[in-house]
Amino acid sequence: MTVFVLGGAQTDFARNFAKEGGGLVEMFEEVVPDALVDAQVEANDIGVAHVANLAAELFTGQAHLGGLLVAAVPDLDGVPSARHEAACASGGTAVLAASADIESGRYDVALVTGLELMRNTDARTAAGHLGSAAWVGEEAQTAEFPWPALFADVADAYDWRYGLDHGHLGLFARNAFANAALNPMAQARDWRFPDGSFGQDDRLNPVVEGVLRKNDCGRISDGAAAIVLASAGFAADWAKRVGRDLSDVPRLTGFGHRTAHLSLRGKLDRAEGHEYLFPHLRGAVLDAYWRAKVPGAEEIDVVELHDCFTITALVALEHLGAAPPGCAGRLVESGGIARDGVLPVNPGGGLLGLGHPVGATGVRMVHDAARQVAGTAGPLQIDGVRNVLTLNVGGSFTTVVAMVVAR
Ligand SMILES: CC(=O)SCCNC(=O)CCNC(=O)[C@H](O)C(C)(C)COP(=O)(O)OP(=O)(O)OC[C@H]1O[C@@H](n2cnc3c(N)ncnc32)[C@H](O)[C@@H]1OP(=O)(O)O
Repeated sequence: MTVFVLGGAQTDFARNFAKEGGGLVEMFEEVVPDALVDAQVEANDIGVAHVANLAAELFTGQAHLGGLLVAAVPDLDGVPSARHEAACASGGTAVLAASADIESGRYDVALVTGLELMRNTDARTAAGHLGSAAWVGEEAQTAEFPWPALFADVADAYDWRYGLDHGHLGLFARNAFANAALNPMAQARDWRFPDGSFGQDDRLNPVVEGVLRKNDCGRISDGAAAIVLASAGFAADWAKRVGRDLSDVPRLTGFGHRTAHLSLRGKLDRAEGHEYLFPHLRGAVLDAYWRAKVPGAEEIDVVELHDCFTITALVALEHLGAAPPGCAGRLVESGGIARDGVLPVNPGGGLLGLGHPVGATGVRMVHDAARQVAGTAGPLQIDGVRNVLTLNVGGSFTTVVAMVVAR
């Protein structure tokens, strides 16, 4: 697999678009031109567009986002465009569809944009809308916050298998918010955390659902991200035109994509007796490594991890091979995931600190991964990055998309 990432953009995830009098159109109007400028391409270079979004109908009443994209960016008039929905992995699946378009030779240049407007309502209503991606009527029925409740169940399942120390969840969150403080686009860049904010003091870090407390949770965010993908042929001409060395241009070199039973119970039942809590997640990561010809986590320099909750991150770290099953907490405790650790995780703050406008997340991950390998990540840059693994998760690890971005 070789699909070049020419450039991209994201909106400031600290913004509240509804409060500013804007919405989905304003997000498209901003992020798409920014991505085209960053990628040094024109709208008429774009052969196809893919849009990622979970729940625009519920938050705004608006469907048919491919058409809305063209309404917002008239220069894309006539470009074939469609929307992808796979819960919080919508972005990952949109990137995959665009990559397939390029690999098949059908199009040379694809725009992928993801967006979610979520802050136009209160957190409870927003959480309820997001819950539409669980198995409605079958799980989390009495939960006020469906995803915090289901991931608290993941934490319980993890605890039952291996034992869970809440201190490790707190340490993961502390690192995420410290990274976010460096990121000028992060939702939580200016947030303050008095001593005890990551512990079990109910005043400083109240319980949201089960064992998960507020600072264990990704929040309700508004935002959009966009990237421009290209074939090897287009990228070679492009590199000459813009004066870049093609060997330094980031590319997608491998992917893994698996979908398992919609309900958490269904997945946990099928994993009984297996080495991993979510065997299909392990399978998706191994597929990505195999396709990218990467032997394993030891050759990954940075991870863009779907830390929608702290427990999600611990589970994901084990499945990507950064720590044996049950041992991610020790990796976090040793500082291994810090900017100067053995495997820096989410240098931009991740979903916890940078924000999680659901449809945008999988696209934003590839954008940030590409910036790391291109050496253009500014204050977030980690030295000498060659391979980044992105791991985008939809639902309770139902749809998982892993990608290797390399140079
Ligand atoms: C696979 C998946 O990805 S599933 C994940 C899907 N996502 C979810 O389910 C979202 C889960 N999160 C939630 O439901 C909610 O964010 C909750 C329940 C965790 C918290 O909700 P709330 O208590 O309403 O919000 P919170 O305290 O975070 O924010 C309230 C305000 O305080 C601000 N704030 C929060 N923490 C801080 C801080 N440490 N310092 C300064 N300001 C802060 C926020 O910016 C927000 O400001 P606003 O009113 O201007 O928007």
